[in-house]
Amino acid sequence: MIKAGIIGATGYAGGELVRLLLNHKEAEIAWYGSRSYVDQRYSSVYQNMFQIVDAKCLDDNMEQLAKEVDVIFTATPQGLCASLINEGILSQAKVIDLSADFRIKDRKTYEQWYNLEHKAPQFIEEAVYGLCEINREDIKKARLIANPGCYPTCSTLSIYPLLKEGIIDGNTVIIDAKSGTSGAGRSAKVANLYCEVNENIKAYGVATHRHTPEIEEQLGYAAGYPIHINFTPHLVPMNRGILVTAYASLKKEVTYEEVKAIYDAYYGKEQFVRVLDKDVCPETKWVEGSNYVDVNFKLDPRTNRVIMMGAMDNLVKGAAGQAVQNMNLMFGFAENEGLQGVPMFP
Ligand SMILES: NC(=O)C1=CN([C@@H]2O[C@H](COP(=O)(O)OP(=O)(O)OC[C@H]3O[C@@H](n4cnc5c(N)ncnc54)[C@H](OP(=O)(O)O)[C@@H]3O)[C@@H](O)[C@H]2O)C=CC1
Ligand SMILES: CC(=O)N[C@@H](CCC(=O)OP(=O)(O)O)C(=O)O
Repeated sequence: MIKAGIIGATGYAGGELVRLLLNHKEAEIAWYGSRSYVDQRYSSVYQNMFQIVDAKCLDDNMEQLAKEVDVIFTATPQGLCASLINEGILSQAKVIDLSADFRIKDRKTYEQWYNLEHKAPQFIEEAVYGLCEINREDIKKARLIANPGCYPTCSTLSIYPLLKEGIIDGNTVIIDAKSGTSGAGRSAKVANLYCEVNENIKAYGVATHRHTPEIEEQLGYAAGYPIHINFTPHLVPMNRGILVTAYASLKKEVTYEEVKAIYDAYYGKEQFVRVLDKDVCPETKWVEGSNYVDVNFKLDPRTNRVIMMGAMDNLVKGAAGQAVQNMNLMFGFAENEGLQGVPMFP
């Protein structure tokens, strides 16, 4: 049994980590980290944990935490993990960072898009981008994982096989994505108030969203050449879920069967990526609460384009579930331990 500590356990992503780790046979939570609720019972922050979690919240002392646990999750705002981490910590515990601090290999790109100075650039090269289905072998050996962003996970998994196989032109990719409001975290923001979100749908971060360079970097690795995309996220009135609809021009004539065979070759053996049957479009409801990503595609010979689609739960495969999947790989546990929950419906 390993011990896990969560810095940011009181946020939405941290709360989801708690929910998943409580059902994990090989890990126990030894540290419920918080900034605002130190010394208060965790279950007073999240009443769903009443009589399930007795522990009180602790501070964000990562050095102390590293002495007490085997793995540290940082589910905290951008910049915090980089400002706390050091070699001493990494030599004692493995770190899985749910923020973007170590996702982008080019420091200047990170600093520009996040408007932050990177406080631990010496670990950027070492960090492994924790997209499990793509980087599994590197993850197993890693000390520091950059857990991928929610939109980048769904977008990359939806598009990756066709780019890698040279079926599409990477520089024609357009990603239209939608997210539930839990994607924005638990802190109060006017744009996320009930009256602003309910019965509404709105684009945000148009042509400027910070996930753009992360997606471009990952798609660039698949394509083997630099990629520039259009990425437009939308906020929709639901709690959880991300839906990606991506468009790209085909580089050659292909049949449904050929493209389906490509997706099956990449994901046929993956438990958490489900390639849906012909003409079935992914829906957020079919993956809610689970670590699944549902993907599918449709060829449009009229425009010579392919439409690639993906749906997943932003808090599970988009954050905490993928973080647990990474932990499982790093510690040699069954990859699906703690992640076998079936999607809830309705
Ligand atoms: N929500 C999502 O769907 C996804 C989130 N992520 C990433 O996960 C991280 C957390 O996001 P999310 O859970 O949504 O955010 P929340 O705003 O819901 O939670 C933030 C957490 O960080 C803690 N925190 C804030 N500042 C500090 C600090 N200075 N020191 C210690 N703890 C601090 C908060 O503590 P307290 O509450 O006690 O103040 C809280 O527990 C972010 O980097 C986000 O980008 C990644 C993928 C998806
Ligand atoms: C709906 C919403 O606001 N979503 C967040 C993205 C989710 C997130 O937390 O960002 P990371 O995946 O980079 O950690 C946003 O657009 O900023």
